[in-house]
Amino acid sequence: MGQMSNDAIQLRSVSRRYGAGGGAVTALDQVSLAFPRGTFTAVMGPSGSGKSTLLQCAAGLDRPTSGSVTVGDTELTKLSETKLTLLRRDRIGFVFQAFNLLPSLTAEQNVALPLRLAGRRPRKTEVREVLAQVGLGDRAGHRPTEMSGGQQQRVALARALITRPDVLFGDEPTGALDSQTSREVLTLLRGMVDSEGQTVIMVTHDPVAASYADRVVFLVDGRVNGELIGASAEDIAARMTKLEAAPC
Ligand SMILES: Nc1ncnc2c1ncn2[C@@H]1O[C@H](COP(=O)(O)OP(=O)(O)OP(=O)(O)O)[C@@H](O)[C@H]1O
Repeated sequence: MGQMSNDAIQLRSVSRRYGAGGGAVTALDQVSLAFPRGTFTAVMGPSGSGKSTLLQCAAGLDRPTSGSVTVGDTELTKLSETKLTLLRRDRIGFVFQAFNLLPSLTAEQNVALPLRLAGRRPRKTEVREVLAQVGLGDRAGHRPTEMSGGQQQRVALARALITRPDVLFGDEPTGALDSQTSREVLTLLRGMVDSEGQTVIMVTHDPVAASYADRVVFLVDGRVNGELIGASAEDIAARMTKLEAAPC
């Protein structure tokens, strides 16, 4: 067996504590998880269970208090701030509930931004290609205010994908969308996993959104509380109801 891992991301005993002394909060408590390449994982759990913290630590946006995070063969926890910034820029994509597009820029300019920030002059064809990939080939010249919520989120998705990241993270990427538009964005994500082998990790409160994933990981009080594979929205909703009703 070689050393090359089949996992896009690995968390080993990751803990993240905020504050110190009596007021300290343990947002993540010894979480160990692997995310195989080319799979779609949803992370769910009650409010305050550590979902966003997990995503931020896995994406190198936050540093664990202890434990290690590995992207491919690179251990994030050992990197300097500069190297971590470069790794995030080159190998990680992120989409949020708020689309965070720059209002004065067109779709095309928003999508090209990560390449410009990396000091590269984007080729028009590569920008058009990724816009076409999210179904917006005909909207390249539109500004965010000229687009629907779903279209704006697809621009944000294209912007996250332009660097061809190893892993695409979503923190409630469909949280601001109506159910029809959510479905379009989720179908797009599903398609990227199935046809491009993209690895996707998404935090969501929505059992329907989570049902698009291959696997749903449940967090409770900063710990992994089990998972479901290939589950229906009904099964996921039932599990969530049980978790939320559990005594603290
Ligand atoms: N910067 C911070 N400083 C102090 N405590 C924090 C900070 N960020 C998160 N926490 C605490 O860590 C715990 C986990 O927070 P986190 O945001 O990861 O949960 P979540 O599951 O994403 O919640 P939600 O579903 O409500 O967004 C919570 O108790 C939260 O109050």
